[in-house]
Amino acid sequence: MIEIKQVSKLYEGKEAIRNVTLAIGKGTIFGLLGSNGAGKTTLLKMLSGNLIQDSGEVLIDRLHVFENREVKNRCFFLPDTPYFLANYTILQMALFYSGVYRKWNEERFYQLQEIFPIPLQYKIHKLSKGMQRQVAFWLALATMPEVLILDEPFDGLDPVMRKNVRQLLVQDVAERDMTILISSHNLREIEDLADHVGILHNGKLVIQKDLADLKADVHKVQIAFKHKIPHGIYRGIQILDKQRQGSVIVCIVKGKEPSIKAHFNQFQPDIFDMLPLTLEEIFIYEMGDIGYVIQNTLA
Ligand SMILES: Nc1ncnc2c1ncn2[C@@H]1O[C@H](COP(=O)(O)OP(=O)(O)OP(=O)(O)O)[C@@H](O)[C@H]1O
Repeated sequence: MIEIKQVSKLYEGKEAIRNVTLAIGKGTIFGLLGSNGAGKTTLLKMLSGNLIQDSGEVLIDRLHVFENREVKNRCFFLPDTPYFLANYTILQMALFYSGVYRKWNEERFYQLQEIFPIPLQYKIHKLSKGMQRQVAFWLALATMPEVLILDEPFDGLDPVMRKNVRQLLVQDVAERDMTILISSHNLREIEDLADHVGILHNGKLVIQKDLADLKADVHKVQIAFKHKIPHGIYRGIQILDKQRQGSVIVCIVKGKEPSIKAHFNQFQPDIFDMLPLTLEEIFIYEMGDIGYVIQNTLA
């Protein structure tokens, strides 16, 4: 169980993380979203025990994380630029990790070679960016972490490798209850993987929700009227965006499906449709709702 309690972090007097509270249960895949500079990396670094918060508590299984060897041994942090020891080959790096991580699994390391077919004697720094990323996942998964912290992890991986890695991650969550905290700007990837999401904005956690609940809370509505648009159709509901496409009005509406249906049906539209939103659309509209550059294109 990961607990972040009223955590704040300042850089040069400026708050990068503001009073964030978050609990993530074991076996959860938590997707951390946010605009550039929102504080995602800062939060992940504190959670991996590499950066100390200025106030609040960061706990894994009730133990403080910062510089706590015992806790850090059960976690693996894969930063946005993977780090390897200078000039090391894959095998040398594996040997190094086997001495550091108590749960290092030699058999799994060799099994994973089927997925990551890179010769063990290759020097890691000479590999391409995507291949280095593969090595990082390969080594990370062989340490059998209880908590895997991933910062923009799919950068540089080709589509086939992305799928392979996604499968490996889901398998570890299903089989041994691994917890994953993943930050990414690739919302499709998060949508495929995560069961919970949080959105950071200006250092504040503005949303944290079960992904299914989040999707059940925002809808795309298409309506059309033969004649004039009745007065008051936008009153009493929370519209995040509205656009006109010919005679059809497309609205993004916050709220539960039955109440949105009931609201529009009282105006007897000639066309009425409700469509699901992707996570990417939800993110854009939620961010718009909190004032992050989005324009309402209908006067
Ligand atoms: N070492 C540092 N010194 C000073 N300020 C920093 C430092 N690291 C980050 N910041 C600032 O803290 C804020 C949050 O940065 P952070 O890297 O956590 O954001 P992020 O959400 O990961 O961004 P991105 O999506 O662009 O990678 C930014 O305003 C950034 O400029």
